[in-house]
Amino acid sequence: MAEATPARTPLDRLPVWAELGKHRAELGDTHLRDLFAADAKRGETYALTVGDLYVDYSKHLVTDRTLALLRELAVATDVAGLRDAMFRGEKINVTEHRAVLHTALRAPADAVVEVDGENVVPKVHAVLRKMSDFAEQVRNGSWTGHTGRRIRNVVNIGIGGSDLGPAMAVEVLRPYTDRGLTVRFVSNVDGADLHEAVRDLDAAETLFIVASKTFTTIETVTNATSARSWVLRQLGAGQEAVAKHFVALSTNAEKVAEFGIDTANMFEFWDWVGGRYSMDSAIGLSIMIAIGPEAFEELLAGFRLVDEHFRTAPAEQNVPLLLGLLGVWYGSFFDAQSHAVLPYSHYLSKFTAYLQQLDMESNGKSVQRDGKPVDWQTGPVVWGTPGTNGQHAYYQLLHQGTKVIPADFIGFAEPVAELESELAAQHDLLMANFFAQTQALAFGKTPEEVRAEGVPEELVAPKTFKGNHPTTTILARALTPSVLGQLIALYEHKVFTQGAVWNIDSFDQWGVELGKVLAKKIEPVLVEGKGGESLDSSTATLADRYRDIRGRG
Ligand SMILES: O=P(O)(O)OC[C@H]1O[C@H](O)[C@H](O)[C@@H](O)[C@@H]1O
Repeated sequence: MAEATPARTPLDRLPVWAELGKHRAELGDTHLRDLFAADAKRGETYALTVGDLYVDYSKHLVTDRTLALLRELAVATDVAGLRDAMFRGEKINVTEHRAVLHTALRAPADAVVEVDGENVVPKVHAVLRKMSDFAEQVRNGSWTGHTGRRIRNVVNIGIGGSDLGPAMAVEVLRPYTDRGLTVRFVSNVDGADLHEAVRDLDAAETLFIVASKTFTTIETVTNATSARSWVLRQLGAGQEAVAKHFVALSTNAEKVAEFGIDTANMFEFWDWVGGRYSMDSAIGLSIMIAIGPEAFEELLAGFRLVDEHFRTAPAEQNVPLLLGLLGVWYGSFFDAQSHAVLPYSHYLSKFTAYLQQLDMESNGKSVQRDGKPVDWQTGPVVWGTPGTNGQHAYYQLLHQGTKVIPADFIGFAEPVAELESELAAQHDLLMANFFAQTQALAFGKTPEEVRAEGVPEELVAPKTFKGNHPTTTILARALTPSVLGQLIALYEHKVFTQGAVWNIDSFDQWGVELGKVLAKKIEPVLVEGKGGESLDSSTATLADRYRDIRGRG
């Protein structure tokens, strides 16, 4: 571990941390109204561009001094050093002693990225070619099921990183998908998930993609086993039918073979790809089948573009760096506990759920890279749903609640091309809401403005909007595969930046283990009534009640 955990001054003992604290106190109640009044060009100058993304950060509670101090903080915590170590393939995932190389998944074919002295880029491209051949066969009907019928349905079985990315991307890129194919995702061990996914499908035309990095995840193995029984039952066939209806995406060939999937039908990836960073590895096969290899390449190009930007852009222009530092600023100096991501595109309905794993599983940590406890805030609760729906539900709290909730607003200038004209015309209304919300959040409405409307005095307070709620606006021309790749990479590197500043390992996830172990112990209690005495009284009583209800008492 030695190479990745040099002794370093704790974050809260860095001189620049104290400076930031002092600066925060000096800012006091400075309002965004004041900051905008003091600088007529703030809206233009506090903005950056990366690829197709225009990023307005003017509605943040920051001044030039804040930004300079935050950049100093990035230097003092050596964000760039860790970033370069990541891109070089060093084992920066210290607790698992692994390289972190999702960036190699989208590296150009002639790039050289070494892990333990081996260039991994040729392997990446070999798998991409294999995926591409397979995706084409499914799309053009030459891959047929056991009975000779072409595949019309694809069901991805996976969970966490083996589900959220592909499920999100297939939804986001729906207009780019082959509409003749039904692509569904099953993740939950609740049998209802698989039931609903297959109940109207014909097994003869259905391909299951079993996606699991480890191939030991109980939910996925359980659902895949049930799916296999379903196929064989429906087709009245034996094991020989499995080869035509099941493929696997995994790092674990042995377990794949054990399950009964021919490893010729396995698409490989590697331990240096974290689950939540894996959608552009073999895990993206369902995306590639849905949108085709060319559009998948555009998606990768979008990732690549932001990788290059993060790696090379100077700090003043580095968008993921800036967004990461802003999150640190709010978490530690404004006590912000959560971060909202509010996309103004219906196609991005699963985007925030995807970011929840990316951000919260990466940065939901409370020990530093050397195991010492952190004495500062780490990752926020990430949440949000597409606008305008949220406006009619929880935005009340954003506007008038007591909490500091920085929010990202993501919108697109153009509606998707396939909308008929009347629906496309609705886009201006969508985007008017998009712009109005960040304006309202920033500037609010003063009691004087409320009074001037003739509002009776007793209603002035409830109708006042304090404003001063920080937001980032991300605006792009259109939601294309490349833009999706750009957006995801932007958040990946934002999360990276924060983990680097906080000195935590953003690439492990030990916090999910305990629940898995306990579930294994509790299952026999529920089924056989054995072992209940080892449980705490609450869990034991709940288990008894469950058994009673199920008639097992
Ligand atoms: O891809 P798998 O090995 O099946 O893992 C699926 C998921 O489950 C784990 O418990 C982890 O918390 C996730 O990071 C991972 O993405």
